[in-house]
Amino acid sequence: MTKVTVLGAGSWGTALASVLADNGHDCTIWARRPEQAEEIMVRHTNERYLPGAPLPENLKGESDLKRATEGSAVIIVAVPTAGIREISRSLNGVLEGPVLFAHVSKGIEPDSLKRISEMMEEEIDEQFRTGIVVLSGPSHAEEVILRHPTTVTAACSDPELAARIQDLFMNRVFRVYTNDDVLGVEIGGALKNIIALAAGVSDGLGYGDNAKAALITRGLAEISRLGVAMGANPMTFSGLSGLGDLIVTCTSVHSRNWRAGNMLGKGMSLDEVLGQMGMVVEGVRTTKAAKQLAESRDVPMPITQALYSVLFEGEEPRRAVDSLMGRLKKHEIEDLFGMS
Ligand SMILES: NC(=O)C1=CN([C@@H]2O[C@H](COP(=O)(O)OP(=O)(O)OC[C@H]3O[C@@H](n4cnc5c(N)ncnc54)[C@H](O)[C@@H]3O)[C@@H](O)[C@H]2O)C=CC1
Ligand SMILES: O=C(CO)COP(=O)(O)O
Repeated sequence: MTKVTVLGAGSWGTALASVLADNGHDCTIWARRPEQAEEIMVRHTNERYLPGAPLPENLKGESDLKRATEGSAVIIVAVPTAGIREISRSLNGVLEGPVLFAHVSKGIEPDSLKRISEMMEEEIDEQFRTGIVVLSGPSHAEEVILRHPTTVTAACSDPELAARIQDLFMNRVFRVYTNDDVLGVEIGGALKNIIALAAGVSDGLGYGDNAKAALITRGLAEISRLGVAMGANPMTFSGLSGLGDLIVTCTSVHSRNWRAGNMLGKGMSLDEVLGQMGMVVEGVRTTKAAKQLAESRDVPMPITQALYSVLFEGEEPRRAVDSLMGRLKKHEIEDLFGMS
C-alpha cells in the first residue's frame, strides 16, 4: 500500500483517485473548496463533477494542502493547465522531502510554450521531487468511474519511475503501458484537444463521418509533424496518447472539447460556450500555444490555424472549413514530417 495524494477534485482527479483507492492505496484527494473535500470524505460522492457515481469509502478528501500531502510518497497532479504553476509553487511551502510526481493534465502554456512537466520542473524545488511521470491516453473520467476497460501510458525518461506509476494504477480494468517519450506523450495529449474542438465544430455544422475521419487523420499528421520537429519519437503518435486519445476525444459526447466545438459549430460564441461548460476546455488555450509553437518552428498546422481563426479572429466556422478544403494540392505521405 502506498500513500498517495491527488491534487484536484475535478472529474479526472476524482476518477483516478478512485482507481488508486480500488487498488488498496491510502489515497487522499486535495480539493480547493472545503465543502467538496467534506463531500468526498463523508458522503463519498463528487456530485458536481461525477454526478451519481459512488466513490470508494476508503478514499479521503482534504482541503488543507499540508495535511493532504503529509507523508505521501506519490503526488498526482490533476489540475487544469492554467493552475499548474500555482499549485506547484504552493507545494514548496508544505512538502518536507522528495516525492514522486505524476501529472495527468493535457495542455501547453501559451507564450512560454512550456509543457506541463516543464512548468512543474520550473516551479517545484528540486529537493522535493524524485521525478515527474506523465500519465496520458484515451480515458474519459465518466467511463473510468464505471470501471469500464481503459488503457493509458505512463511516460518518463527514467523507466523505473514510469514502472512505479504503472504498478500503482494498474488493475483488471485499468491497464497502464510505459513509454520513455515524455515530449511525444505530452504533445499528443495536449494537441488532440484542438482536433477534438475542430471535430465538434464539424459535427455542429452538420458535416458527417467523412469530415470527422479527415480531421482525425490529418490532425494526427499535423500533431506528429510538430512533435517530431520538437524531438519526439514519431511512433508515439500512433500510440495511446496520440491516435488513441484523438479517437476517443473526437468521437465521444463525454469530451468537453468536442462539446464546446459542437456548440461553436451551431453558432454560439466562444464566451457563451465557455460560460455554459462549467468544466475546463483545455483546447482553447492550447490552440493559442500550438499556433505560436507552429509559427516559431515553421511547421504547417492548417487545422490548428483554422480553429484559431474561428476561436480568436471571428472567422465563420463554415468559411474556415472552405479555406481548409481549398488549400493547395498536397501529397499525402511525402513530407509528412517535413514542410508540407
Ligand atoms: N476529465 C477527463 O476525463 C480527463 C481530463 N484530463 C485532464 O485532466 C486535467 C483536469 O481536468 P478535469 O479534472 O477533467 O477538470 P474539471 O474541470 O473537471 O475540474 C478541474 C478541477 O481543478 C480545480 N482547479 C482549477 N484550477 C485550479 C487551481 N489553480 N488550483 C487548484 N485546483 C484548481 C477545479 O476547482 C476543479 O476541481 C485537464 O488538463 C484535463 O485535460 C485528462 C484525461 C481525462
Ligand atoms: O482527455 C480526455 C480523454 O482522454 C478528456 O477530454 P476532454 O477534456 O475533451 O473531456
